[in-house]
Amino acid sequence: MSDPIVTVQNVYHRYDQQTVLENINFNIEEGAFVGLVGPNGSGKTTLIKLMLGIEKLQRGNITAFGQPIQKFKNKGRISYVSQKANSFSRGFPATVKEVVSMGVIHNQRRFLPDQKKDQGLVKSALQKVNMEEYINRNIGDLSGGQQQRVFIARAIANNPKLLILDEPTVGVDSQNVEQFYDLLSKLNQELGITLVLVSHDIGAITTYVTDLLCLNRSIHYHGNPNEFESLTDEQRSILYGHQINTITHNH
Ligand SMILES: Nc1ncnc2c1ncn2[C@@H]1O[C@H](COP(=O)(O)OP(=O)(O)OP(=O)(O)O)[C@@H](O)[C@H]1O
Repeated sequence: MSDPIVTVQNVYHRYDQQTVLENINFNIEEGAFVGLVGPNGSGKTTLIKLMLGIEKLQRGNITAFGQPIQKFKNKGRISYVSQKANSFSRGFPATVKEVVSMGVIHNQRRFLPDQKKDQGLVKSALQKVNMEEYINRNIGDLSGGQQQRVFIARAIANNPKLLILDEPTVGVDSQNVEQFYDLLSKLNQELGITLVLVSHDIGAITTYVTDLLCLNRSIHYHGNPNEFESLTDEQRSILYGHQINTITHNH
């Protein structure tokens, strides 16, 4: 087995007097689809910011692709779609093509973009998220779900190895959420992109992810989502760190 893409060891984190992460330990293996779940304020965003090197590590160790996160040179290997990325208002003056191009130039940190190559990368990324026909449309004229697909295209334009998505279904209507998760499964299984999906919605993601991480300041559960599903609501609440009630879907 190859080395994990990310390792997190004994990580603690505080803001002012508040400890928000405590004794965090886990690895992310290549090809995994990790669901990171926990209630509001449980430390999910802080943890991924530490993994991205955006937030300064205070205590513990994190490596990405074998390098300490403090020294890690990303070179487009890790990509991130932040919370509320899909909130452009109607009339926002940028086309889908321009939005996806920003990802290409930004990640490669080039001074002189190679326009032909960039166009190829933009088109290919839009094809992967089934949005190529919208390439010349204004981003603000698309629905929340369509905008989110464009942001994923921007994030995968440079073929990252690891894609981290923070609450990507906020603003996506419920009819399109399932399709959206199917798209993420396709990116994971067909393109081999390792995924970390941050979500509140434990019920919705357990059928898609290969690893479940339940966080509430510390990690309460890390393992197979099927085993988590088979626990009682009470056991699951303890591991999730929050009240859980099973909802049965009758379709
Ligand atoms: N820059 C900051 N300065 C001070 N406190 C912060 C900062 N960022 C986050 N916090 C606090 O740290 C705790 C964890 O926040 P974080 O955003 O990591 O949680 P989360 O699980 O992502 O929450 P949500 O699901 O609501 O987005 C919260 O109590 C939050 O108010």
